[in-house]
Amino acid sequence: MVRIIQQSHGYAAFEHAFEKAYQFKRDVLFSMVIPIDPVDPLQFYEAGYQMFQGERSFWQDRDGELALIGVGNAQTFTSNPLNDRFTTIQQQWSQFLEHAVYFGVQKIGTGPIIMGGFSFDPRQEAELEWSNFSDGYFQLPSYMLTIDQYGAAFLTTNIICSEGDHAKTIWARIQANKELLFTRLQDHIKDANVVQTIEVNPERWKNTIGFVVKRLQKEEMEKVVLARKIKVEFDGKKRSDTVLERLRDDQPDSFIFSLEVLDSCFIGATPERLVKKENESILSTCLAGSIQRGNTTEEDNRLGQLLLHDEKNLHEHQLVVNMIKSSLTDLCEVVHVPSQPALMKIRDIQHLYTPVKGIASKGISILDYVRNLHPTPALGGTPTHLAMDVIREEEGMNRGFYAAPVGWLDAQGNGEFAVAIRSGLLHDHHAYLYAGCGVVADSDPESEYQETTIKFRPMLRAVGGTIK
Ligand SMILES: C=C(O[C@@H]1C=C(C(=O)O)C=C[C@H]1O)C(=O)O
Repeated sequence: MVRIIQQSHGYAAFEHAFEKAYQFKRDVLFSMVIPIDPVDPLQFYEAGYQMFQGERSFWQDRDGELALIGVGNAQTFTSNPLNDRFTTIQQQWSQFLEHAVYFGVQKIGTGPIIMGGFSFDPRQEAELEWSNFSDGYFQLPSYMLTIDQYGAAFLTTNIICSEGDHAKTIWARIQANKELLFTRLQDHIKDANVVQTIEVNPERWKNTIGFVVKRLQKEEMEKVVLARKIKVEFDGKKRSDTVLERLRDDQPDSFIFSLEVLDSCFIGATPERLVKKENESILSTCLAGSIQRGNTTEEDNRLGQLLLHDEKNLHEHQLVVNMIKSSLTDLCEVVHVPSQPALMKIRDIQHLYTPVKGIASKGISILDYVRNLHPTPALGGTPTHLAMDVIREEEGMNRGFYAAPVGWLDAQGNGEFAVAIRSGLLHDHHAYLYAGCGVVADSDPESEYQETTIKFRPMLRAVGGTIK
């Protein structure tokens, strides 16, 4: 059972935040962190459904080092396509934190943290299903559960103190909500059923691959990543809770995430880290080049060896390594890249994988890395600007947040972003799932189609859809 937090804990600091709000005539953040008894992250997420539907977020890293679950929006941060969205979010966040008052435990992964992400391409034409999302969208949770690598749990409460508000009343409301939240930990979920699964224009997509391959053969560019979409229809609104549960059980080696915005939820289980920053240490990943898993250990090893020596895949992979190395070099004192890729094996597929490490230059935030890295040639192509034009012209859809950075950042510029592949959008009575693959001069449309079919599997299983 969760220990109920004492009502008086932190109240003096909270009053101090109010004094600052009056003194500076502006909103002041009060952020309080308290250790609590362990709670299952999904139970906490579900408990937030009744009170905070449309305002929840979930993050669990692939190393089991950190889970962050946010419920309720204390504040949202958005940016539009006209400005540099990474800088805009960073500036809004830094300004917002001025005069903030902190109380309780201080450690990475607790306290004021915003969770969210960016669209793949702000210049892509808008599509109705993504209308709730702006090109940069972050939430500061009212209540955030943190589970660290040892399984210890912490609850962060973020409250905005405004001039004119009454401290005692707000404090009482926050405490009451918190208690209500913890009494809902056993809430039961009723979920929608699948009506049908539709592959959106698969033949057109294969033709597009053939057409782009011809352009690649003329050496107009080296690589383009092209994605396609599957639409799953339900008899009601699909709950993100059940999708997360399935993803967590099936994909333990992936980043599991969700981001609710009003009645939409972007959700997925991606194996691909874009970048992690913990103080000065930087970690990024090159992930490109794919082959299916085998049915036996022998077959699986044989396929893995095939991939490790396949020229087409090694070339696709090397383009990603080159770009990530050069993007990080600009912002790091030192960068280390292994000379050869290894294999990353996940449930449905194996990839070529090169982890990249660095030491951050002084004064650089995780969002600076995100700006420099996105989109890597694992999701865009080479050269980037030409590949992005081809994606805009040929893909025939808006990727929204698919294949884009999703993650979290704290007040010190630490954080982690994954590349949101193996993902989908729950909106209205539908789920829109996305998968893509790197196309080079010797790509074959049918094999690329098969590769994307494999990449759809985790999300299809999680939402319950089926294709032939
Ligand atoms: C584009 C996707 O995956 C990316 C493309 C890969 C490839 O082309 O081999 C492998 C991993 C990812 O970087 C996706 O899963 O949708």
